[in-house]
Amino acid sequence: MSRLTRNDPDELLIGLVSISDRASSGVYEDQGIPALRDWFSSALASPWQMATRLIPDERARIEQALIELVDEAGCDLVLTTGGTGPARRDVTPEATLAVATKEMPGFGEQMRQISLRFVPTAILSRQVAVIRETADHAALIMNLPGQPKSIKETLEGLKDAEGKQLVPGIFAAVPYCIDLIGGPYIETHEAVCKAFRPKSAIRQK
Ligand SMILES: Nc1ncnc2c1ncn2[C@@H]1O[C@H](COP(=O)(O)OP(=O)(O)OP(=O)(O)O)[C@@H](O)[C@H]1O
Ligand SMILES: Nc1nc2c(c(=O)[nH]1)N[C@H]1C(S)=C(S)[C@@H](COP(=O)(O)O)O[C@H]1N2
Repeated sequence: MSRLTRNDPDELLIGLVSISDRASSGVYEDQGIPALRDWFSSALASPWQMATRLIPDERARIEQALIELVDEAGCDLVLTTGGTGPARRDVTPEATLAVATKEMPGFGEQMRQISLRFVPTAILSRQVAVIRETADHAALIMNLPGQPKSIKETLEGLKDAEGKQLVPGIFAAVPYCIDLIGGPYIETHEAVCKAFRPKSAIRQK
């Protein structure tokens, strides 16, 4: 695939990969990519564009999609959905670790903590996050569970009826992570997700 063109220095290039045997074979309609796209539309104040893939639970296909999105398309951030459980065909974490240059265990730990506030089966997700570094750039790759509602739950966290944040979502840490790996400066809509950066890293307007 060809390289995405960054139209603005702050534009975030996002790769979205939905991994599901049944959605990819047309048994049901994929809700993973639409849910991810909707969440980014609501959360990001910065410009962004995406490249997407819908593939079955096959390790080689997953690795190939991740490598293409990072190395060829030039994505800064890649999110997968599906294939993180214990079933025989769930191999997304293995494929993600196989293309990693660094592991980021905090994301997986925090995602399971958040998800436990929603479902007791959160511990069944083996989701991981990693950095893939190439000669000219780096990307953060994160696994989300396949259940479409888990996308908003893990990225955004848990809020009470008044909108007060009870558990921060993992996306709060993503903008600063992208800063640290040399990507664009991402800004979010605070009502959806308040990004945290150390004071010294906040860009002066
Ligand atoms: N891409 C998707 N689009 C819509 N719904 C999905 C998708 N992936 C998962 N789901 C829903 O979440 C449930 C749990 O997801 P899970 O990844 O365990 O599916 P699965 O049983 O492994 O099958 P498959 O790999 O074919 O999606 C599924 O039964 C389905 O209802
Ligand atoms: N936030 C959240 N996390 C969740 C879920 C969910 O509904 N919401 N489902 C769990 C279930 S039922 C499973 S089996 C694991 C793995 O799902 P996957 O194989 O679809 O990736 O994610 C878990 N994590």
